[in-house]
Amino acid sequence: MSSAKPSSTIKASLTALAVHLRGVTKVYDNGVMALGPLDLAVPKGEFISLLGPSGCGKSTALRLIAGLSPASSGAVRVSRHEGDVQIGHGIGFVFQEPTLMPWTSVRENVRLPLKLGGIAKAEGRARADAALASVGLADFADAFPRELSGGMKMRVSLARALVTDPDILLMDEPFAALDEITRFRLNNDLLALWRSLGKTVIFVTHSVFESVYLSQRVVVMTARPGRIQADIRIDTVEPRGEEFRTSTAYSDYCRRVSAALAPSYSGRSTL
Ligand SMILES: Nc1ncnc2c1ncn2[C@@H]1O[C@H](COP(=O)(O)OP(=O)(O)OP(=O)(O)O)[C@@H](O)[C@H]1O
Repeated sequence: MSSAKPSSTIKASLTALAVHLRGVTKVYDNGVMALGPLDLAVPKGEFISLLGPSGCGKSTALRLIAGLSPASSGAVRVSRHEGDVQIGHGIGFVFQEPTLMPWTSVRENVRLPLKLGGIAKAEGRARADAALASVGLADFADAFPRELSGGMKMRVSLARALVTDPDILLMDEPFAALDEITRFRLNNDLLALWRSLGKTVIFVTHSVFESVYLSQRVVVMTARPGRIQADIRIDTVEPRGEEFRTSTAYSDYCRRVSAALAPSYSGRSTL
């Protein structure tokens, strides 16, 4: 994995970054200072989680990286791929809600970004089917969203984000509304996809357990305005599975991440 490669020069390390935030702040029009200054470097191919109290600016950070909202100051640098069409600008976004169109099929939901990008129907359908197969839903292309469970809807949402073959996948609490067993399954499937596709993943979650299970690095943020409180590398044997989830190393990491998170909650009267 790219994070394991030593980089001997500053130039080399810069070119290996998928996302680089330097001194980034965000002040919304209503005067709320949501973020920063935030400094974050994410090497290509890394899986990181952002963890922090509600309202600390995690979603804001994802929106700035996706280019959906401008930073108030500082620099947001995102490495974009050059091949393929520039649909989605090399970034896939998965939200907490699957936000599927209820009136059309699963295949058409997944094809949407390609349709909007002007990709011909036949090619779009083939790519949508391939994306659905990658998330284990090859047999549900003709189904309608109402026929799917919550976990399956989230898989469709993931397929829609992957269909443009983005280099970077931004995921904003995607599994928060799912039951624990479904969440565990999706965690494992996401890790398998990440290993096979080699994408950079930035994953927002409120769950210490989920962040440690999934990530190579857990970035703990302070209360608003969000800054980096701790940056904890999760070193373990890959690929991860139930053995890791039940190991002492896993619980030790969870304790460490919880301890790093605790100061972000101190003094908060809204909890
Ligand atoms: N469009 C907006 N206009 C004004 N304020 C906003 C806007 N979007 C977010 N905020 C405020 O910015 C702060 C950070 O919000 P953000 O959604 O990024 O936090 P978060 O860490 O993702 O929260 P949560 O964990 O609850 O989803 C919050 O105080 C929120 O109310």
